[in-house]
Amino acid sequence: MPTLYEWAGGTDALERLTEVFYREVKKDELIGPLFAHMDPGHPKYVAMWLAEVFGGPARYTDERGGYAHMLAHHLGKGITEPQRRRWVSLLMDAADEVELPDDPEFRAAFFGYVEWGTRLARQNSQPGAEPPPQAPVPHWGWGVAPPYIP
Ligand code: HEM
Repeated sequence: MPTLYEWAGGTDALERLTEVFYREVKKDELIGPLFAHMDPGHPKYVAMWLAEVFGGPARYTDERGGYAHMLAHHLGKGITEPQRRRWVSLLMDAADEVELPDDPEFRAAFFGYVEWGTRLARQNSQPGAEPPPQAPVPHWGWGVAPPYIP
């Protein structure tokens, strides 16, 4: 069974996704301001994170500080539910624009991770939140609906 990373099209596809996504994020009136001082490498770093989560190389852990580094970027940001929703919505638009596979199985697994991850990001970003400072990078798979291979 291919990993979600392979099915998505590997690093090239994920980098195209985050390039297009953050281009739109920066223009967005609701979440753009959160990213006003974004590191220019941000789209690539998030692509590295997604690659690792979806079963690709562990480059975010090896080169970018792993979970603890990702978490640190969300602490204290006070992400609201409308902002989280907008983030999800723009990412799904970007997935269509760059033509990530649109089969039901892939999109269900992809969306499942994004829903889970953004809810955690929102929780962890609230004032006074005390998420675990260290944890493994999650590994997301197909769940209950893998591709049907007769
Ligand atoms: C599945 C959900 C999410 C993932 C996988 C994710 C991933 C990441 C990663 C990996 C970084 C650190 C990049 C680096 O290494 O420099 C980061 C930073 C950041 N994230 Fe998220 N994030 C998610 C959800 C959100 C949401 C919902 C928001 C706000 C609406 C958000 C806002 C930010 C901001 C403002 C930064 C710092 C950007 C900068 O100034 O460089 N994230 N995110």
